[in-house]
Parts: sequence; C-alpha cells; structure tokens
Amino acid sequence: MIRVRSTSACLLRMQHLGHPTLLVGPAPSRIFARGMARTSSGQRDRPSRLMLSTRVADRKQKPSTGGLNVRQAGLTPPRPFRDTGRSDSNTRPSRQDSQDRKTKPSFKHMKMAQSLFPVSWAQRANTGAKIENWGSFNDFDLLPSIKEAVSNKALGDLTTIQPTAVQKLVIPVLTGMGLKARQKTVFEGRFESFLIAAETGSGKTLAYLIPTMNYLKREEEIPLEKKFSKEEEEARSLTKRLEMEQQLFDLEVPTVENTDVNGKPRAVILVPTSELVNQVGAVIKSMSHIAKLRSALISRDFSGRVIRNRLFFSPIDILVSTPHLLSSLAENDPRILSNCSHIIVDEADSLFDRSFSPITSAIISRAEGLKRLILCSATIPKSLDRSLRKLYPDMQRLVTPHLHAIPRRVQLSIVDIDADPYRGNKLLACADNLHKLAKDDTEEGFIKKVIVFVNERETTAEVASYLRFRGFDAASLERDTSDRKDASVLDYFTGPKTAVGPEVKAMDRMAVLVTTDIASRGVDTKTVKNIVLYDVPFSTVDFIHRLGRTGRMGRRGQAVILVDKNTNKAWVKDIKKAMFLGGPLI
Ligand SMILES: Nc1ncnc2c1ncn2[C@@H]1O[C@H](COP(=O)(O)OP(=O)(O)OP(=O)(O)O)[C@@H](O)[C@H]1O
Repeated sequence: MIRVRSTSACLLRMQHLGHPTLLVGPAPSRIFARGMARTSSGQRDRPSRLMLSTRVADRKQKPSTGGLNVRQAGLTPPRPFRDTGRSDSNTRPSRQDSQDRKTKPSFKHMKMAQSLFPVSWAQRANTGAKIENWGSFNDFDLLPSIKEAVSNKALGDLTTIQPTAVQKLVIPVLTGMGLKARQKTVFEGRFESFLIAAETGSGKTLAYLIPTMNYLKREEEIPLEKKFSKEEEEARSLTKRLEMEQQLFDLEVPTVENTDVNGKPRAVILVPTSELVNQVGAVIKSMSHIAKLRSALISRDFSGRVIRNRLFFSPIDILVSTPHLLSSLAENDPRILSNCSHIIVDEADSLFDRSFSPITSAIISRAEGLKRLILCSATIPKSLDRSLRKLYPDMQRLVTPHLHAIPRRVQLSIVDIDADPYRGNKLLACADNLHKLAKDDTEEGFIKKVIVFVNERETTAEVASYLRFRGFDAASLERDTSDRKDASVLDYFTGPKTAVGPEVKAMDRMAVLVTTDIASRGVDTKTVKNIVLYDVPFSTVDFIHRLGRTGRMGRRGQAVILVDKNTNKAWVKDIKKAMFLGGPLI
C-alpha cells in the first residue's frame, strides 16, 4: 500500500489496485513534484503517475502549493542599494537582512584597524537618488560665462560634457538651488560650512570651483550701494584713508591706486603642497580667462618678490596658497583676509590633521567677513569627523554614494616577497614586478607611467637608484629632493600620454616615479595606469589616496602591493575582498 502525505484534501486512486490514476486537490502536487511515491517503509518506489487536475490553476483561493500553481512570479522589485546594515527606519531587520549579514564578509581585520568614518547605506542610497535629477551643466543655475568657462576651458578637451556625481550633488546646493532652511538660518548669524567628500579622481575641484566662481561673479553684479550700509561705507573710507597713510611708511607694500582690493582676495583656496597650488591654480587660470576673474598662486616655489608682486600690485578675486605661507603673510598683514568671503580647504583631511590644523584654523578665524567655508576630501577619517563636529557643528555634509570605495575597474594583486623567488628581497620583487608590467601588452604605443609609493622619505632615493641600476627610467620625488624643484618630473606624470614607436624596447617604454605620500593626495595623474605599493600604507586612508592616483575619472588601473612577514596579510585580504565586491573600505 502507498501512503500519501496529507490525504485529507485529495482523492487518490492507486494504479496497482487497478484503478485509473486521478488526483484532485493541492496536496499531492508535492508528491508529483518529487516524481516518486514512497512506500510505507519510506523507500522510493517506482515513478509515480499521479497527475494534477487540469483546473488546478483556476482556483480562486490561494493554493497551499508553495506558489507552484501561479501564472506570474510574485517577486518584489530589487532595491537600488542594499540596506543590510544599520538603517534610519525603526522596523526590525527582516529574515533576509539577517541572512545577508550572515553571508556577507565580516572584514574582521579591516574593522580592527578601522580608521574611516562609516557612512550608512541609507544615506548613500538617499544621495544616489537625489543626484539622478541632474543631467547636464545647463540644468544648474550658473551664469553663462561660468558655463562657457567649464565647457571651453576646464573640460574643453572632452566631446561629451556631463557633471560627475559629486558635481551633481554639490553645485545645486552651493548655488542655492538645493539650500535647506536650516542652512539659511545658520547663514544669518555665522558663515555657512560644507564638507564635500567624494572618491578620488571624481572631479571635486570643479565641484567647489564652479559655484564659488559663480558666487563671486554674481556679487559683482550687485550695485555697491546695496552691498554696504551707510555706516559700513563710512567705516570703509576711514580704513582706506588710514591704510594709505600707513603705506607712506611701509616700504613692503607698494602704494598703488586701487588699494581697497589689492592684496585682499575675495576667495582663498588652501592646498597642502606647492604641486597642488600649481595644479588647482592652472584650472582656475584657464577658467578665469573667460569668467573674467583675477587669480593668483603663491607657494614656497616663488621668491618673495614674485609673491609680493602677485599679491599687492593688482586686485585679486581668487588666491591659491599653502596654509603656512598664507598664515605667515596674514600675521604680518592681517588685512589680507579682510575681504575674504570664501575659504576652501582642499585635502581637508590633511589640512585638519594634527600638524596643519592650528594653522588652518587660525586662517579661518582671521577672515572676519567669511560667508562660506568649504572643506573637500576623498576620505573622512574618524579623527577629522570628530574635530569637525567640535569646530563646526552645523557643517553640512555632501557625501557621494561611493565614498571610500575603490572602483572595481582598479585591480589589486598581492605579492608575498618572503616567498620564492624573492626570499625577502623587496627591491628585487619591486624590479621584477615592474619588469612584468613593462612586458605586458597594455598601453601599446605609449610610455607606461608607473608610480611606486614608499612610506619613508629616505627609501625613495634607495629604490629609485636600484631601479635605475636595473635599467629602468626612474626618478624620485619627496619633500627635499632636487627632483621636486624640477616641476617637469611631476608634470610628466600628470600630463597627457606620451606616444612611443614600436621599435623601442619594453624597458624603455616605462617611466617610474618613486615617491612618498607627497604625491598621493590630489595630484591628477590621470594617465597613470599602474601603481606599486612598495610599502604597505599605514592606514586605509593612505591606501585609498595612493590607489586613487590610478583609475581616475572612469579609467582602468592596476595596483601591486608587496607584503612580507610583518604585514597584516588578513587586513590586505579584507581590502582586496572589499574592492572585489565594490563596497566601501572601513
Ligand atoms: N564633469 C567632468 N567630466 C569629465 N572629466 C572631469 C569632469 N570634472 C572633472 N574632470 C576631470 O577629472 C579629473 C580629476 O578631477 P579632480 O582632480 O578634481 O579629482 P578629485 O576628485 O579632486 O581627486 P582627488 O581626490 O584625487 O584630489 C581632472 O582631470 C578633471 O579635469
């Protein structure tokens, strides 16, 4: 005899008793699905010939068939971002969420060394949806001259011009299109403050530059009498008279006609290195030509005379400087910041770290007429987050959905130098991997530009000279090398691709730059495809910045990291796994 599960809802005729096989009702379909009937002893018998009723799909009531008899799959549409972590809703986590959490890699070792401020999935998803509204620079409330400066100068070499995610997020807010009521209230009393945080190579420079230039141009349109009240006007003319009197005794500051604005920029951009002064300054200069704004760059690369001439002989709208230089100038002459309405701190995680923070903060506090403080960074380390919450509790954070993620188009290989054939010889491992890169068939017809990052300044010269000994065209760049003075070294790596004939040997088709973190932040090495991490970076923050020199603005990239017995290999593996999944590092 055949025993059937849940016989209550069905009629069965069993063939071996001589009756035709007929099954009506839902329960036996499970048996049918299995395709086998079971004997009372639980053993499989011959294949069942039980069949479903032809009317079974027409049933009105919900069948108890586990959803087999339906004509349409009852699948829920996928969510744009998986919110499996903490969320801002009060609902309990679903069974799916807890299952996801079990199957998701835990990144245990990255968590142990956690240095980055965590951005919730809910926040990322929310921003992702917001930026979808903007498709082109024409959608923004920008002056025609600024739009022209973007399309003809800043991005003039592109055929299709579209704002990037960070530009879609930042420009509407800073041009007042997405200003929230909260910021408007803050504006009455104190200056507005913003933190722009987006992936490396995502176009943050233009994200803060476009709205700032737009603001300065719009201000020029306001008639003077509307800008200042009667009392303010009187105070200004008194200050002007006193300044002119003082200048009679001051040999440093030249007496020129328009002393009201000379040496008093309306916007100041602070960057950590003189290389970045030149890079950001070049973008501003090119746009200023069309936007009709006056800009000046100052850094320790220029002599005192050049700096004085640039600052005091003509009016300035935008000044780009390193904090140390501007701070010492402002100490001598506090009037420098008296006309400043905008301060932008690029690479804010550097300029608010322990060594820079007092100087940066002092500059900000000297600008008494400040209207906007804009901080910009590719990473938000926990330490930066803490100090900003203390210093600027009202700061608005503009964070892109992929912050702290290394794009999947950048691939990471791990090389253990303790294993054969290197047996602990790191220099050999570096040279050998460069050799492999030189011989692969990528970047045909062009010089392969590779950046090798080391942790210590002293190591740069050692590695570069070893590579030269092994036949590579290698230069070193760190704070004190003479190569650094020769700006052409960096220009070569930030410049366009260099074409080369097929007759040139593989080794001669490669140029190597050995450097420290001095070239890891902000430097726009957009044609560099390969990075070698000779030393394991001290933190995930440094890792993101170093790898950020490749794979910029949608390009592909490769990185090799050399590890040894002292490396926390599990941490490196966690990072590689996170990169493979395309998620943020922690
Ligand atoms: N909308 C755009 N479309 C195409 N390219 C762009 C766009 N905006 C900027 N770029 C280019 O992208 C490159 C990287 O921009 P930028 O240096 O501003 O990146 P970043 O986000 O500041 O990077 P990092 O964090 O490394 O400083 C530049 O060469 C810039 O000209």
